[in-house]
Amino acid sequence: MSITASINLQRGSFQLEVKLELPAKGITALFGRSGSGKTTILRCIAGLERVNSMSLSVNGDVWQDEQLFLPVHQRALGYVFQEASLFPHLNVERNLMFGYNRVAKAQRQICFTETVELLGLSSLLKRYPEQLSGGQRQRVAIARALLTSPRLLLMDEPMASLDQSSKAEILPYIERLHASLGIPIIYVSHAIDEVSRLADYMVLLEQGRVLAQGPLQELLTRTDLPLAHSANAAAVIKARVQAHSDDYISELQLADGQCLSISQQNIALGTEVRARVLARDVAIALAPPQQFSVNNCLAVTLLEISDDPNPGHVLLKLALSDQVLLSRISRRSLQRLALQPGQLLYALVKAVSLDL
Ligand SMILES: Nc1ncnc2c1ncn2[C@@H]1O[C@H](COP(=O)(O)OP(=O)(O)OP(=O)(O)O)[C@@H](O)[C@H]1O
Repeated sequence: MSITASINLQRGSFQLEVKLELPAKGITALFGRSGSGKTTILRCIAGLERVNSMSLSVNGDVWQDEQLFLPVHQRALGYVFQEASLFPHLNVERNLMFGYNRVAKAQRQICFTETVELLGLSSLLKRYPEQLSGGQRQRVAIARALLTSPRLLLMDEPMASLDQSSKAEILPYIERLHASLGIPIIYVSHAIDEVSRLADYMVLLEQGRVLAQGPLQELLTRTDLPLAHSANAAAVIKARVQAHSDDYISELQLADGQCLSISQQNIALGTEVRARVLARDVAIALAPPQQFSVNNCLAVTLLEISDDPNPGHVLLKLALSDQVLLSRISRRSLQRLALQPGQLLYALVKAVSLDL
């Protein structure tokens, strides 16, 4: 099952021409610079734009094609905007009930109490929007959208108007939607750290065109795309929390049995997590170094060496079992170590430089 869309639209001098084939589960990020067309795509999917040439089907159901145009209210979707647009005269509970009551009982697929718990709203139900922080308001907006039992949830930079601490507060709730709900989410963002943390799949947009679409980990590390060559280029490594040690280090287990040590995290053992590893934080050795402060020394295979925008730097693509790591090193080191694709190497990563 998938979500497929083909959109052709002209607005002033801006032309949007995209074909999307998205998985009907998990979080898909629409990622691109300001003005690349992300919001316009969401609006088209929601039926808010009249487009001359567009088709859209969600899990095999046609919502739009040459003959058919389902109006917004007939598209089973939830929409969360940058700013939560809650009714100021209704308390949280009644704001939520507003979404919930819009759906006939027989069609409700989402339980009120579970949604309230999922988004941590139990203690806020009697409060009015003006008594909530920005992050809390957004959690209410997300819950309200979910309570309409959508088949698709659209989120347009839901954290853009939040400060750093509110972002940190709301992120785990959005992450949880993943595991707890079967509803696919299309998530617009231009923040790569946010996308790396949340998305499973990514559409890379540039000036109204799709530059690439595919699984997040693959697109982040494709050396023919700009992400891998940006200053903050990073790979996402999936691992499971295996142990918390007394010396404030948490051990993450990778699929091949190797371990990644990171600064201690307050996460339950067994949880699957993502570590974001910046290319510039990964050093290379031909053999495991001795008497060295770096905690992580991972056995990897060199897949590819490519030029980087800085002529003094090169980018190495490394296989870490079935995942990929990036390392940015100096051209001088590349020559000094005489690195060649296929070589077995050791990737050195400081525990303190790893982010979850
Ligand atoms: N009605 C319109 N008339 C003319 N131009 C438009 C119209 N609507 C959108 N555009 C243009 O389309 C382009 C894409 O806009 P859109 O809001 O989709 O981009 P975006 O990637 O979501 O950007 P941002 O990250 O800044 O929200 C922009 O250049 C915008 O100015």
